[in-house]
Amino acid sequence: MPKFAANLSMLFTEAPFLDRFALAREAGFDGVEFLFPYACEAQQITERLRRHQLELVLHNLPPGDWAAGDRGMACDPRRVEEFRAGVALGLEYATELGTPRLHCMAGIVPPGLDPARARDTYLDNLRYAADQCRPHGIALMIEPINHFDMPGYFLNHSWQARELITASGCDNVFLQYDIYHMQRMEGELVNTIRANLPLIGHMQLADTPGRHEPGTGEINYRFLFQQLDAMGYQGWIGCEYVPQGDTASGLRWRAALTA
Ligand SMILES: O=C(O)[C@@H](O)C(=O)CO
Ligand SMILES: [Mg+2]
Repeated sequence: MPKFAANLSMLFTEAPFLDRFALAREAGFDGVEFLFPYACEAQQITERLRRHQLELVLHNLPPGDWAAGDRGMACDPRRVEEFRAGVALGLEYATELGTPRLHCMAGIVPPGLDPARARDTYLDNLRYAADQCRPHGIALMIEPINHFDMPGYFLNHSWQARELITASGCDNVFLQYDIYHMQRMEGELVNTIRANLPLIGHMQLADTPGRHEPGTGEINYRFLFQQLDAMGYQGWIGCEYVPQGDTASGLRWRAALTA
């Protein structure tokens, strides 16, 4: 059975952020992830992780001004300094929290920017961030995101991520394969996961339409979980979905789809 981590930015939002760790433990999770820890002191989060004996599996580098529409900035040549400052802050948190994986968001392509320049900037920034992460044993994730939810986002396809990882030449850059985004962009889930398995450093899930619990949409999760086991995927799968009702009752899918 796959190892599921609770995404605390999406699950248990009935409670304030720091209280979600206890709820994840009560619901039987051993691992958690979240998008951004930066509104809290790192030490407050470490205390919750220890108190509830939870493994932190992933968080993101700072995304810029999320409320203003930023979704990272790694492809933007005008914001390289800001990107580097974000890497420093992300690493400050990651080293305190013991985060093994950091997701580096690509960003929305600025209007009028030549796509080749966006790609070169993203690659340079990835190499910089990967070099900063390496001494700490931290892996850098890149995640293709569907263009319906995030119009203009630079990275939308698994083949694009694969090409960038190869071009980066870095041994600590991996694919964050989010099943929800990839179903919306590509389908062909099992074959794509199998073909990219050595590059996949983390997975996430939700069903579609709606980005709700597995079993609420078109993805055959029972089959997919069996296939992941059969192909030997040993990593975490972050539960990154919008619960249809309350989080705890929505979690019945785990027993129903993995039995
Ligand atoms: O899938 C997502 O949306 C997230 O994994 C993320 O990192 C950015 O929103
Ligand atoms: Mg995701």
